[in-house]
Amino acid sequence: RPTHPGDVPPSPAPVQPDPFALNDSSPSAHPNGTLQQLPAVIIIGVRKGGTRALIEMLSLHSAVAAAQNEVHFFDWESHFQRGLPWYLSQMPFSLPEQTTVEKTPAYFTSAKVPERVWRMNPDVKLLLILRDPTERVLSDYTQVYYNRLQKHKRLQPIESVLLKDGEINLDYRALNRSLYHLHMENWLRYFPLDSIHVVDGDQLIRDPLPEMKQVERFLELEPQINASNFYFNKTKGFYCLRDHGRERCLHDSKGRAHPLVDPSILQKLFRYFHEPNRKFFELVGRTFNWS
Ligand SMILES: Nc1ncnc2c1ncn2[C@@H]1O[C@H](COP(=O)(O)OS(=O)(=O)O)[C@@H](OP(=O)(O)O)[C@H]1O
Repeated sequence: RPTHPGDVPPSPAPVQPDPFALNDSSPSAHPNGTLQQLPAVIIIGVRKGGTRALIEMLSLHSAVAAAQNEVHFFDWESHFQRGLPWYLSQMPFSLPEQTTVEKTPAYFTSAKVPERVWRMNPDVKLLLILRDPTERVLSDYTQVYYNRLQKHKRLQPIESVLLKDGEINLDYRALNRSLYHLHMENWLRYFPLDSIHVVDGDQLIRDPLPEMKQVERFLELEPQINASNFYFNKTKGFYCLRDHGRERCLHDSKGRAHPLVDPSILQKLFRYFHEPNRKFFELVGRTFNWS
């Protein structure tokens, strides 16, 4: 209670808005019959696993509407606090019978994300694309290398980030992102294994069609994606997409050459990942052709 005439009464503690509340200001349907829908399918990662290739290939299917950009709703606090109406507003306009998909590769390795996704929709279908963990580290390094180059920052040779006193540098963040079993355990606390389909990212590079047929089956989509949707581009060294006769490859930042690494360092990396890989195979009940 104010004791002096000029005193302002204490204001009640601010009520934290519930990020999961959907309000009436949510985007309404478009006059042409399309609407924005929350994703029923999320590509959760892994960073540098082939998430862009996967979402582009999935978009070849007429029943799929994909968000163009990485939304970072569940992992970035500033986005998450805007709540589900904001998340919904980031989604593409789609037909009611279409399935909306978004990809944010950082979700897989962010500890708070599984619970948040589960609270949005415990029945959401999750796609996780993984590749050989050592190759993923080199791809991660390459990405950071080019980012630093662009920003005129000091470039770090690969050996200097991978090694400390001649041994694997356990402080190097990219290594942790390749410890798939640790992150998978977090997801399996909230989702049953049959809600998470693991796409083999190395196979998707070598031969995308069989991987995409498996994805179609997992998502219970009518089989549509076929051999004519892909052609190998010798210049790029990767498969590119053919969509209604229109041909396109992924951006130049996808499919970059990785640095040459001394074989003795590679051996150390293979050894480092051996046990984590085994644990991951046990968790998902299948093996992958990782070195
Ligand atoms: N068809 C096709 N074309 C080009 N690139 C392809 C393709 N299929 C998979 N890949 C691999 O995708 C890797 C990039 O992965 P992401 O898209 O998940 O990267 S990111 O986390 O979103 O930055 C990228 O990694 P790098 O080779 O290190 O560039 C590619 O190896």
